[in-house]
This record gives sequence, structure tokens and C-alpha cells, in this order.
Amino acid sequence: MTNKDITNIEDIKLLVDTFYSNVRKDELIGSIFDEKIGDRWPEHLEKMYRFWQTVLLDEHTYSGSPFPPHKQLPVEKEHFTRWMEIFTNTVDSLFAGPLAEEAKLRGQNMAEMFNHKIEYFRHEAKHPLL
Ligand code: HEM
Repeated sequence: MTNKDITNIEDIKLLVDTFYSNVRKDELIGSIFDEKIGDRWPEHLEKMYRFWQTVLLDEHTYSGSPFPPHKQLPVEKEHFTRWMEIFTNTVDSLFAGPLAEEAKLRGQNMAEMFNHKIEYFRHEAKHPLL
């Protein structure tokens, strides 16, 4: 049987819960999340439901700045690559359709943008222009 597409907030919750459960088991990036988030996982998951609900369902429940919390994390390209692998595998294991494709595209774009911004800030800190 083929999977259905992402259509409502229950789908978003399933996607987010499954994704972070997979992330936490990952030996490369799991501990980066756990060390930073500690006992705040319920709040983080609630926030991520709202983030993906806003991005995918066009229901504007998230207001915030996604990038700043990532700026100081010990992450490089390989971590974002792993994030994307887990995200892609999670989406494909649960859903299929235009919104599922959109989720992967948005995830990919943001992972690349975060990575570029982090590299830029690190380079700038080492070689200031002024
Ligand atoms: C290896 C890659 C990544 C790591 C290690 C990471 C880690 C984290 C951590 C630890 C937080 C919580 C910060 C806190 O509350 O103290 C967070 C928040 C968040 N992350 Fe990531 N993240 C990664 C990639 C991404 C990507 C690619 C996206 C976009 C699709 C994303 C979207 C968000 C959003 C929206 C928040 C909430 C920001 C807010 O506070 O409003 N993350 N991330």
C-alpha cells in the first residue's frame, strides 16, 4: 500500500515525533540535540509542530527566528548532510505526495542555508574585514 500525503496537523506531529526519535538514536548528531535541549524536549517538539505547520500547511502558528539557535552549535557540513538523510528517510517512510516532496525541499534548502551561514560567520570571525 502506498503512503498518503501530509495533509493535517496530526500528520505533522507524526512526522516531527518520528524524525526526532530517529535523530536522537543517531550517533553523529543525536547527542548535539540532547546536550542542548536537555529536559526541554516537549517544548522543542511543540515548537517544531508549529514550524512545520506554518511551512507546509500555511497555518501561521510559528513566529520566531529559526537560524539564531544554530549559530553556536558544533555543526559542520557532515552534520547537516546527516540531518537531511534522516529527514528524507523519515518523510519517505511515512508519506508520499506533493507536500511530502515540499517538506524535503524546504528541509534541504534550510539545511544548506544554515550551513552556509555558519561557515560564513566562522570565516568572518577568523578573518574580519575591518
Ligand atoms: C545538524 C543539524 C541541526 C542541529 C544539530 C539542530 C539543532 C537544534 C537545536 C539544539 C535546537 C533547539 C535550540 C534550543 O531551544 O535551545 C534547534 C531549534 C530549531 N531548529 Fe534545528 N538543528 C539542525 C538543523 C535544522 C534544520 C535543517 C532546520 C530547518 C528545517 C531546523 C529548524 C529548527 C527550528 C525551526 C528550531 C526552533 C527555533 C526557535 O527557537 O524558534 N534545524 N535546532
